[in-house]
Amino acid sequence: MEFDKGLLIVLSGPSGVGKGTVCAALRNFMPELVYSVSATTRNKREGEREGINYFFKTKDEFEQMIEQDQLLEWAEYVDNYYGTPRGFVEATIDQGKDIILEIEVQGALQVKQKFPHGIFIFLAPPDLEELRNRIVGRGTETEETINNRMDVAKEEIELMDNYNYVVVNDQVAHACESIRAIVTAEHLKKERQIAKYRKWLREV
Ligand SMILES: Nc1ncnc2c1ncn2[C@@H]1O[C@H](COP(=O)(O)OP(=O)(O)OP(=O)(O)O)[C@@H](O)[C@H]1O
Ligand SMILES: Nc1nc2c(ncn2[C@@H]2O[C@H](COP(=O)(O)O)[C@@H](O)[C@H]2O)c(=O)[nH]1
Repeated sequence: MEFDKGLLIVLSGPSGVGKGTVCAALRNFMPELVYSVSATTRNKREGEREGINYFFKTKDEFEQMIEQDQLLEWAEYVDNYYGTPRGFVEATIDQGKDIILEIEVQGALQVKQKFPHGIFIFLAPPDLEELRNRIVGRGTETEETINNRMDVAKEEIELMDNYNYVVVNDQVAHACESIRAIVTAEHLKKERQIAKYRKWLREV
């Protein structure tokens, strides 16, 4: 654990569970957090903006980012690439600020290899029927993509044990409160460790 660094928080979970919705609500609820913006090769959805929702890349541009080691993690998800720009994350935590990454499960597991002291939160749906209803209700996917995303979701839920915390997204406000409680508890834990270490230094 590096005492003067910020916390790296990963919010992950299946497509449609509400990661984006919860993250958007957290921006008001926890304005002190820095939000990582991912790169992707998928097409821009209506209303999405470059550099705000994603950095939209061609496949060639994305592959160049991989080759140049510019990504902390990346994954191919339902026929598109998604990845977290490394420099921004590292600079933010080096400045002592907490950063949150909203990413899918393969990417979260890669981050865990590199940052084992990160805080990994799995956002879970109340049940699979509600998950499907949410993806369908969002109206952004074709029937085929919905089925693909549901198949991936079932595999992702199996990997829940790799996370430090599971938050059920029954209501967005509840999920935000739980995430704030987790971050507060992690800060207290870190402060206690620092105090214990300083006490030990004085005594040796
Ligand atoms: N707690 C909730 N109760 C009911 N509906 C919700 C809740 N959270 C999110 N939703 C709805 O579920 C749909 C999917 O949410 P969202 O796009 O945030 O999911 P996501 O996990 O970010 O998906 P993806 O991984 O595909 O980007 C949206 O229509 C959103 O309004
Ligand atoms: N591994 C990563 N996954 C990411 C990243 N940014 C977003 N995502 C996840 O991809 C899916 C699909 O997103 P959508 O915007 O097309 O619906 C979803 O689970 C996101 O959380 C990333 O940088 N790395």
